[in-house]
Amino acid sequence: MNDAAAGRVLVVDDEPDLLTLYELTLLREGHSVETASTVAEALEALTQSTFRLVITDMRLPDGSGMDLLRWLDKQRRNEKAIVVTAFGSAENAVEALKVGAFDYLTKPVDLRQFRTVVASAMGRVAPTAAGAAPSRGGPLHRLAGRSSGMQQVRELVEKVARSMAPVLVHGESGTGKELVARGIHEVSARAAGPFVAVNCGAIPEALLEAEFFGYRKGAFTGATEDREGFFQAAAGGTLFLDEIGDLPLAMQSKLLRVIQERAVRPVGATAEQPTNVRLVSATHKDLAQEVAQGRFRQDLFYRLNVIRIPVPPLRERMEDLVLICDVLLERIANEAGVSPPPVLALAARERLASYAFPGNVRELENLLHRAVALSAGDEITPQDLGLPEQLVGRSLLDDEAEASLPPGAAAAAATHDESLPSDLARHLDEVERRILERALHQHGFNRTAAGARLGLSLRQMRYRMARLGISEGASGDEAGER
Ligand SMILES: Nc1ncnc2c1ncn2[C@@H]1O[C@H](COP(=O)(O)OP(=O)(O)OP(=O)(O)O)[C@@H](O)[C@H]1O
Repeated sequence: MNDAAAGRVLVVDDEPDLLTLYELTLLREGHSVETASTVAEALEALTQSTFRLVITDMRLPDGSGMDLLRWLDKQRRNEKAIVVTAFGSAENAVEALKVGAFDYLTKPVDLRQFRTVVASAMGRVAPTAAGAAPSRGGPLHRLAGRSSGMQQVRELVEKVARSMAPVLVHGESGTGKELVARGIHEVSARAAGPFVAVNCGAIPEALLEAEFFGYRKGAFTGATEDREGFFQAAAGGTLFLDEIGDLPLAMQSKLLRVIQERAVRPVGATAEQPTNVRLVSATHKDLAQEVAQGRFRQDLFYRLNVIRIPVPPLRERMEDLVLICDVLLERIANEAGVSPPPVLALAARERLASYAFPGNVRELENLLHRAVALSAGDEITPQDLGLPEQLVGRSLLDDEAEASLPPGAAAAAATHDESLPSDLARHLDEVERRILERALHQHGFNRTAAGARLGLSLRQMRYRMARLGISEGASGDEAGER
């Protein structure tokens, strides 16, 4: 960033009154301002000097704010851009964010919001945003892997970190979605602010509104004092909504409203409070499919899915296995006070490489945890890994999917004449239920141990069991469970 550009703002609007209003507001905040009324004037100003920020109306007499955004993108200019869109034109806002706008404002522009958005655009420039190598120990370093899939993930993280655009991280359970969300936060200008992670599936429906938006004293029985919600806690930072596909429809409507209004109303409060959070959501579900089945609001999907980051399953990037193992072993050994970290024997690597990891990196992590605890010396042997012989070379899921089919179908599957389920979601639920039940049986109904075997945390086990209606009544000794 050119120092001369610090604080310089170009405002583009064809309405003289609005131009003056923006100009006065910006001057009062200590910025220097230049104005333009058309795309042509704006381009002339941009070719003559650089700015820190461009604020442009969407509709201009000789074109659109999108023309300016595309020009800035094509010229690889450093100016951040804020577009001002007409009320109710969500398409414009989403399109602008996709083309690289930092953020958008909706008419009539609320001046308090205007100042907040400008201040956040003026925040410090992300250190790795220009494509510099991720620092050792930094968030992107933690995201190990050189496969093309992981490189694409890292590139997208760096790209989106420069804007406020909502991001949807999509991938199977345990692939590293939360790590990606943290990466987005930590390389963004909001890094100094809070990162608040919320598992949408783990909160009882009746508490969702209070947890998300906070509440006022006396709002309901037990509300003995004012309490802030996730949106207030994440102010100035990033709110990570994990398992967004599990949010009930009623709550989806409330979340949509917050995104549109950029304000939340705590339960029991009369007034709304402006919000200043960057939203990153994650899901293992196919949300488009959820929309088609009426379980997820189309308009919310559209708002959250502005930038999509797919995280591939581990089995599709096995070339990353060794690197990920190194990072995980270093961390695990560090936490356990073991130095230097044990290394994987060649045979152990080969064993891991032939496993399909249905629980992805989380399963690998659990496996290595156990192996570090079991290994006698500084080398981890195939025996320390504890991978059952019959599972090597195929995933547990494959195994179970087959076992769950009726006898005739199982035989057909064995001859590779696989019958396709008519309701995939239900079929997969059934497969998952059987896997969970079997793991629980094998581990004396200890959910922590059964979860660890499947690469799941206790929280995830509880959630999945509740979702699939697996009774907890039979749970055995769980004194060690949190
Ligand atoms: N590329 C990677 N390099 C190193 N560690 C990783 C990588 N990906 C994931 N991990 C580790 O694997 C574990 C699981 O990752 P994370 O919780 O981010 O997955 P997730 O997709 O959010 O899981 P879930 O869907 O179950 O919530 C974490 O401990 C994380 O640090």
